[in-house]
Order: sequence, then structure tokens, then C-alpha cells
Amino acid sequence: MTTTPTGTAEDASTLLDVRALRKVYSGKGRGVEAVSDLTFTVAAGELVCIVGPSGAGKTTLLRCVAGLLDCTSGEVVLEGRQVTGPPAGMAMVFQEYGRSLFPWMTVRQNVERPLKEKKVPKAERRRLVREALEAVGLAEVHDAHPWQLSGGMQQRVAIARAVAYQPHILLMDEPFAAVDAQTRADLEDLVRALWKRLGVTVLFVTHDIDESVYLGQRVIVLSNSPTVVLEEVRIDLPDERDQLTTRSGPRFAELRAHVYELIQQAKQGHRPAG
Ligand SMILES: Nc1ncnc2c1ncn2[C@@H]1O[C@H](COP(=O)(O)OP(=O)(O)OP(=O)(O)O)[C@@H](O)[C@H]1O
Repeated sequence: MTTTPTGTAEDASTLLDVRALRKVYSGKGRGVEAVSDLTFTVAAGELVCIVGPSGAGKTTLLRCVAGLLDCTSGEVVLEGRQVTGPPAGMAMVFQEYGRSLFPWMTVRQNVERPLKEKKVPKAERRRLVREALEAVGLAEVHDAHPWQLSGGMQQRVAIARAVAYQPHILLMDEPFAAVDAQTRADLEDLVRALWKRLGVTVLFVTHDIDESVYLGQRVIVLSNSPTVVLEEVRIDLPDERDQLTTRSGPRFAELRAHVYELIQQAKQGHRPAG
């Protein structure tokens, strides 16, 4: 059991509710307060990006949301239940694709593994794996091993594995930080396409301001550590986005500049009033 019911009434559309989350790492002599007080919600079907300066506590936040780390205080509520361990309806994609795939397993076996653990019947497993690999453009290489693939392809395998699991929420922790710029652009478009097609809720952590504006419907900007929310920026760009037109438009430039300014303020230690 990884979640417990919570009695608090919520907006019906809220899928994820992060309430006054605080995380202090205990160390020798003194603790490190990584996250001070984070409160935000994510609605079902939303694509929300989180940006913040290096060391702002983005990974800490995502690990608390994923139930991989205990919060010091506050709570994370997913689908009305308090998260106390990795919840069933969640999948995560990490930056280090090389370490998240099993090198001795084929692509198909890697994608199928969580479904076996979930006890999905064999015929359905096969179907889900086939559909997920087709969706990320890797149907042809299902019998290859991860080490035979490029970095971008390996990250596609990790995305296929998450998608095949049919999560209600997909957490992505700087998933494209280690791939080249062209591959990164392709993978960003893949995430938007999958999000639209599957209707999955996505919480995407990045330190890349342009990426956050290009991908998100909303960008949550974090202060530096100990972390609070500096501002939630609504990305009012058209839903149809493409690398060339969207990124060269005036509104993209305005939003990018606004988030950039916030990050600069964060680096200088600015905190929200009150
Ligand atoms: N296990 C740990 N023990 C002690 N302190 C930690 C631990 N993990 C992270 N920290 C500290 O917590 C703060 C936030 O770290 P975190 O990795 O969550 O930030 P981040 O925003 O993901 O950073 P980056 O953008 O550089 O990846 C930092 O000051 C970091 O040194």
C-alpha cells in the first residue's frame, strides 16, 4: 500500500496536490533544508514544467512526489490519496537513461518488465509493449539491446516503458539534459505528441528555460534553496507547437524573457513577498 486516503476536499480536476512540502536532509551535526515550503496543484491532463536554478531542489521535489523520499513536513496527495511510497498510477523518466535500462535485456524486455511486475496478462503485455514502441518510433529495434542504440533512442525506450505502464501521471526529471540539441528537440516533440494522444498528466522538471516554455501549459518557477514557488507562469501559446514557428514567435520571446528574469532573481536570492 503506497497511498492513504485524505479527507480534504479538492477541486474535482486536481490530480496532484503538493501542500506545504518541506524537505530537510539530515546530516552530521546539521540538516540541509533543500525544500522550504512548496504548494501547488496539477490538474488531470495538464502538462506542467518546473524550472529553477541549479540546486533549487527540483530533484528533491520530484522524488518526494514520486514517493521515493519522505517529506519532512507537508504532504503530497495524488488522486485524493496521500503519497507514502511509489504510487501505482505514476511512472518516472530519469535523466540517466543509461542507468535506468537493463543492459542485458532487449528493448522489448525492458519495456515489458514493469508490466510483468504489475501482473498484466501476457497477451495484453505484448500489445501494450508493441503500441508503446510504435508510439516512440522504435518498433523496428525491439530485439536490440540498449547499448546498441544511441542515447536519444535509449531515452525513447525509457519513455516507451513509462507509457506502456499507462500511468495517470508521468514524472520527468531533466530527461533530455544528456542528449544533443537536435535529439532533444525531437524528444520534446515526442513528449507533446504523446501527451496529446494519451491524455496523460505530465510533470516535467528542467533547468532549460526555453524547453519549459516550449513544452508547458504552465511553468512553475522555483526560488533557490531552501525552495518556495516564485511564480506560476501560464503559457498562453497556441496548442499546436513546432520547433521553428513557436520558438521564433514574439509571445515565446516574451514568456522566455519573463521566466529568465525570474530565474535571475532566484539566483540573487529573491523570494516572493509575504
Ligand atoms: N542526499 C542529500 N543529502 C544532503 N543534501 C542534499 C541531498 N540531495 C540534495 N541535497 C541538497 O539539496 C539541495 C537541492 O538539491 P536538488 O538535487 O534537489 O536540486 P536540483 O534543483 O535538482 O539541482 P540540479 O538542477 O543541479 O540538478 C542542494 O543544496 C543539495 O546539495
